[in-house]
Amino acid sequence: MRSPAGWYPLARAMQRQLVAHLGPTNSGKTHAALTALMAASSGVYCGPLRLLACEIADRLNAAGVPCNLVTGQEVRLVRGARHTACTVEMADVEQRVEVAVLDEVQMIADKSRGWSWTRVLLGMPAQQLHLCGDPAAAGLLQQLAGHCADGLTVQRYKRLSPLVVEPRALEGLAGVQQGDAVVAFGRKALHKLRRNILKSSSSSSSSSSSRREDGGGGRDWRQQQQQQQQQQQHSVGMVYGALPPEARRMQAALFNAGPGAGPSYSVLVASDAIGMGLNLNIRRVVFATMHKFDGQQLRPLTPTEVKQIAGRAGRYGSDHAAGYVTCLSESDLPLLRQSLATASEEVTGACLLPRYEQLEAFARSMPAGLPFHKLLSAFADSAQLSPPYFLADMANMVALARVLQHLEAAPVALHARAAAAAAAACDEESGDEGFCSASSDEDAGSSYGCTGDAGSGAAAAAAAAGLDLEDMFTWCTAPASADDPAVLQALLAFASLFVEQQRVTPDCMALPLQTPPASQAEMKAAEELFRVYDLYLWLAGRVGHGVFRGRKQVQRQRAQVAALIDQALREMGGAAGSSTQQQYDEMLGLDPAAAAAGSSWGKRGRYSGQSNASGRSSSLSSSEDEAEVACGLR
Ligand SMILES: Nc1ncnc2c1ncn2[C@@H]1O[C@H](COP(=O)(O)OP(=O)(O)OP(=O)(O)O)[C@@H](O)[C@H]1O
Repeated sequence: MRSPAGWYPLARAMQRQLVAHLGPTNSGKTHAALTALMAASSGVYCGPLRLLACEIADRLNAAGVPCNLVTGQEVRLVRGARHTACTVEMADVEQRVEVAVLDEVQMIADKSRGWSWTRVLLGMPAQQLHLCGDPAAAGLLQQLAGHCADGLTVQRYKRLSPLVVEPRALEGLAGVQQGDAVVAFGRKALHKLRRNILKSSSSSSSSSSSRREDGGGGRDWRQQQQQQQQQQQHSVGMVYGALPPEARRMQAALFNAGPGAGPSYSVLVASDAIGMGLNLNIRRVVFATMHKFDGQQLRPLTPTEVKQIAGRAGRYGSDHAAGYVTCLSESDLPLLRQSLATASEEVTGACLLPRYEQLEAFARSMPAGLPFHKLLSAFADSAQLSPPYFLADMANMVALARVLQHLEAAPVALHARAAAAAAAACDEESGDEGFCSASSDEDAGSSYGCTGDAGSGAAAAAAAAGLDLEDMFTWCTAPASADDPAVLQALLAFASLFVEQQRVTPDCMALPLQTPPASQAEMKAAEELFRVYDLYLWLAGRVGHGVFRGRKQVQRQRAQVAALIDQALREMGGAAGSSTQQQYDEMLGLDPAAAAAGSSWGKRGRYSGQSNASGRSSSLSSSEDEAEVACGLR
């Protein structure tokens, strides 16, 4: 794990020019980097969230620069594109480009996902690599540029519009105004906040107190709610991390629409998920709390978090020339003022994750038959790194490895499946659906059954031995949080089918959602279902041998869940009108016209950019939800 700059010979053979764009939120740094990207003959944008990658791909395509989209769950190829917008884990460090942009570069120090930023920074073979982020990362970038023997230019930026701290707190939800984003943490707290804002803005309060939203409210509850909302001053949208990104985007669009004809929201209730990836027309950010539960304890927000969230008010180019920020409670104002006045803590570390080859070499030096979770722990204990590099937190990988332990191959077969995999290659050519949305027909001859539907002969041979070392590496880096029981259960079910030589099909998951969630419990279940679909699509892009079938059906079901969640939020929040399936299909690139075939990129209908230098899949956590947990935003 020493000298990681040397892991990337392609980049080391180049004399790269690094350009750091450093400044606060809303200072125009991404705009400057994107201007260089668009002017280049080829390029790649690497961002922390699918929402951001989608936004950049849309922006480039709209500007006449054909741009592919690559995320953990989807690949949209555009004919003739020489530009790609991707989530950072998916960046292809084997492909030379003229300009690359690495956004939110301070996330390099994130203990879960930061290794992906380190990989792109050290390994991207770009003539120019633009690094956008917090000025707190300046020293570290200087150091890393030195390790790569690249030149570094630093450009500093100031906020484009003023951010004003209001002299007083609201002291009650009655003070909420149009254009406010009210910030809190945790889905329960956010839904409660939405209800209370609606209640406080209602001109008829008499019937509201007896209304129940949870439990058996059903359609009746929704009708009552709609009736009451007609008399309300505010309509309230929602943005939080557990929502599907597509639903967040639609909620943001309704908030940005402002008053006028058609459905819209006057107020947004949001978690720190608004801190990245959405262009929002917020006039004022109101902190309902300055504390968040970080999985272990309730702690005050850090200055960096406060600045990232507050900075969303008064976005340059929006309806508001200045942004305002305040708190719900007067007692929180001192912490708000202090946080905004405090410089962000310096970013000093760059996260690293071992490559598959390194883990495999380590396994050979260990006693045979060591379970994968013990191997990971032993690796973490003995890995030697030199500052500023530090080893990624592999706790989630270890937890997943424990869950999958009983499916691990017998020790003797640990490395025996490479031959079977090679034999399966020709099978993949003909039978695998591939990962790219421009791929040809799917599911020809597939039965969608999840029992008794054996895969191909090669797949059978490959899976017969159980999960080998390479499989374990892939399955344990899947976007499944060990704290998410529904997703964990799905991971285990999929892996069991794989080992039993069965195909994994849409039938293996819960029935598709048909109607909008009508209670908090149903909403939570819908969010979970969306994450299970995400996991399925992630694995379908990495586990070969034709094991995962029905990918397009799952994409459709996933879009449907997002649409129904959005519809439920509209009804709850008082914005009439529902998103159509077509809107979602277009957004997800399922419209055949939107998914143009024929790019030379991914010739076999399979994108290979998710591989790290070792050629192995290496995404530690790519779900939006996890991403936000990982980067301390939720
Ligand atoms: N020179 C410019 N001309 C037109 N619009 C600009 C210019 N610079 C920035 N903007 C717009 O201002 C807004 C903020 O810019 P940008 O996203 O680049 O800021 P940022 O510093 O990267 O902030 P964040 O990290 O919050 O995204 C964007 O909507 C962007 O399009």
